Amino acid sequence: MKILSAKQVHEADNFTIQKYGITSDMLMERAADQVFNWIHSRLQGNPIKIHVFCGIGNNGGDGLAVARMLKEHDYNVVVYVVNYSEKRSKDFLINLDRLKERKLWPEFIDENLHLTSIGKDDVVIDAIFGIGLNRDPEPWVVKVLSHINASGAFVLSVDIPSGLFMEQAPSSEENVIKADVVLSFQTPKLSFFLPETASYLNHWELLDIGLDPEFIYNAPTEYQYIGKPEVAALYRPRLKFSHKGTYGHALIVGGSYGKIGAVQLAAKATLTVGAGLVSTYVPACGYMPLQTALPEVMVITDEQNKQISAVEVPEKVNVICLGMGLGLHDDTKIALTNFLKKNKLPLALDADALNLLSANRQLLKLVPEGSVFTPHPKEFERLVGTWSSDFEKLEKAKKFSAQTKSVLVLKGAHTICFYNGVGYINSTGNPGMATGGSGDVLAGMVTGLIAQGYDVLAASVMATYLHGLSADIAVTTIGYEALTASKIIEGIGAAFVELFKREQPQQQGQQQQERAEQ
Ligand SMILES: NC(=O)C1=CN([C@@H]2O[C@H](COP(=O)(O)OP(=O)(O)OC[C@H]3O[C@@H](n4cnc5c(N)ncnc54)[C@H](OP(=O)(O)O)[C@@H]3O)[C@@H](O)[C@H]2O)[C@H](O)CC1
Ligand SMILES: [K+]
Repeated sequence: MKILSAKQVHEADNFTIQKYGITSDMLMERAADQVFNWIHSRLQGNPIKIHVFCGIGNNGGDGLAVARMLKEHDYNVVVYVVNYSEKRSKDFLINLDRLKERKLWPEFIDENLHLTSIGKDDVVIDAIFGIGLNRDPEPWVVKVLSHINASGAFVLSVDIPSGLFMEQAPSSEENVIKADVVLSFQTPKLSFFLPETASYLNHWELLDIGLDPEFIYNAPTEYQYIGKPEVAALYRPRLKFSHKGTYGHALIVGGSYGKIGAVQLAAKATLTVGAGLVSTYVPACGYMPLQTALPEVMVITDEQNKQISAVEVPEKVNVICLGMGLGLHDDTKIALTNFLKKNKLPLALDADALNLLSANRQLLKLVPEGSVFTPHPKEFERLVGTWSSDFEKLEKAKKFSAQTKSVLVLKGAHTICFYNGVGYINSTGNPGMATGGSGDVLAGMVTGLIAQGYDVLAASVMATYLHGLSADIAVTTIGYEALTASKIIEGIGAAFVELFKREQPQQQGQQQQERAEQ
């Protein structure tokens, strides 16, 4: 799903209005109707007090229209207009008149700040600023936002929490509403996915207001949100007359004394996503544990016992994963340098391979184009230096991917894969995955998909999604705390199966049951 910029949303509005011969106020009515239905289906006429805070633009217009619909259904509504500008939008004014026609008079809030108290059991609808926010709110408006935040009431934000920019960090925490739920129109907003700004909302849902799908399809976007339909479309079915050679041969290079398990996890994940053959290259101390734990995997050992001092690549290997448990020994640095000087195969670089590259930056030039880097934020910081906001981190990530002509898989609560100027934001995963070895599993999965012939971007996006999905399935039975990297590997099969599960139309199921009962 595409993530549009504020400018693109406005363009999509205009395009839709012209193509379907509707008015902008009809579009606002659709948006408000969806918000109202969401609330009404949950509150079912509950007389709880609802405070609707509106701005003076179209976000405010949405708020006024929702307030009118609530009033028509006899909800206990109080409406406020936060009068932060004289430039009221046309559709705001239309909806203000409609509200007054129904004898619902808003309280106007200005610098003098006469604020009505909000009970902690009340509901607040926040429609003060939407995606039109383009500067910090004035201090008195910040006081209104703080008043709402301090109330303890349930806060529902329309489109985006007021005070949150689409593509920029707020300059202060108090400038932004903290929303329990955001009902966002048509496209998720980039700021919902970044650690710094996602903290302003607990949960978001999308409401489809019918913007033209063709316009959205053709819009060139810098970010996409990756869900089941996008990943299912990448899947390459296995062929009936195929054999293990059809699905590639991956080599996992890594491990040092005490860290052979990292290679084991990666190799097992590589196999489990379907690579035809998997070999590992490890220090001699890794021979016994790997042969014992993974009978399907071939093991090649270094002449050193505790660390790798050279890299030997068996014939017909088509992708190499490098770095897990590798360590930073001088022998290993030399091994990596010599290897990179000869190597032409695509690489999946993780953990200590990234740390060695950060400490020896001249080696970065030797990484072949079309490789994959899988850093967590600390490893990424070592590679590119620090950043002042998450948005700057995104720019650095895009730049790094462009310079290396490779995929950058920037790990986090929403892992983002960057390639060719686009960031693909993952939708799966959970906090249980913050556990040792989970990154080794991801690097192995990426490698296993590349081995089978997925291109590097598809492999990275799909592996990231399945990795998170496997963990999401696992926690439904074992909870977050008991999730381990091994459990993520165990669930890869279930994640593949889930990818192709279709929702059963409920009606059909009901009809069948009724027939069976007759
Ligand atoms: N397709 C859709 O998604 C639809 C969304 N709708 C809703 O419309 C808003 C966006 O409405 P818009 O009028 O563009 O913007 P806002 O309501 O967010 O803001 C209104 C104006 O406020 C000014 N502004 C910006 N920042 C500040 C500030 N810090 N202090 C004071 N004023 C500020 C700015 O105008 P300026 O000319 O003064 O710069 C804004 O234009 C969207 O979020 C949805 O809720 C439609 O209802 C349906 C289609
Ligand atoms: K809002």
